[in-house]
Amino acid sequence: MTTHFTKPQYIDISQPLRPNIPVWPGDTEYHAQSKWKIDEHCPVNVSFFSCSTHTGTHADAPFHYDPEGLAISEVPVDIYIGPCQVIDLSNAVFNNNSIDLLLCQSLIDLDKPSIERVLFKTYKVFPVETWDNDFISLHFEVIEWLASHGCRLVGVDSPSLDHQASKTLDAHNAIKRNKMAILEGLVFDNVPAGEYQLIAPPLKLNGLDSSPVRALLQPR
Ligand SMILES: Nc1ccccc1C(=O)C[C@H](N)C(=O)O
Ligand SMILES: [Zn+2]
Ligand SMILES: [Zn+2]
Repeated sequence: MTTHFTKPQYIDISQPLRPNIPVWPGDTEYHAQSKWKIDEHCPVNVSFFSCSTHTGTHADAPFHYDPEGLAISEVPVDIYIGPCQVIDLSNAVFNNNSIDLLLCQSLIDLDKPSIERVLFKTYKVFPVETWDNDFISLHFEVIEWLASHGCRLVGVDSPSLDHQASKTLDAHNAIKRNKMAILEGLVFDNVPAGEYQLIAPPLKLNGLDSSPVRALLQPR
């Protein structure tokens, strides 16, 4: 019998949520436990879990950086689904640990619908088991430039757009000014640069500042 290994239709660019997943220093650790277990009296397994809204691969809501901002349940979901470009900077030499315009301008195709969603790959291999205090940030000049060319969403494999010690959140504030959306904690191992269909809707978490997402890419 011949088995046909069909090429996977979707590429999973999400971190698995699990105990001991690295989280932002001082933030809530992921926790899960069983509530009911299958046995002679109970037909089902049911668990519950708790975690920071910014655990793993997630979508920040405007409410995260703006007290008047929309909660994640209020952000139009269409922004997280549609054509995107993956920009591979895993071999780049960064100035100040930041993705600046000089570094990425020539790699981004402005004239395609995929300009609407731009995702940046900075790791050759994603640090699945360890927290990287020196993750690469996204310079706000890139966000302003992308917004001026019709970009509506930026995504990174770092845990934040701004560097870990930032207090001014220049990148998040550029997102706020341009009413854009954010994905953080994406995983691009073995994902080549190029155009894809992005599917990464957040959970409809009323009133909250972020949501984990199951982010997928569909090769075009
Ligand atoms: N969990 C946190 C706790 C405190 C401060 C920031 C965070 C973050 O996770 C950063 C967030 N992903 C951000 O991009 O703003
Ligand atoms: Zn976040
Ligand atoms: Zn963020």
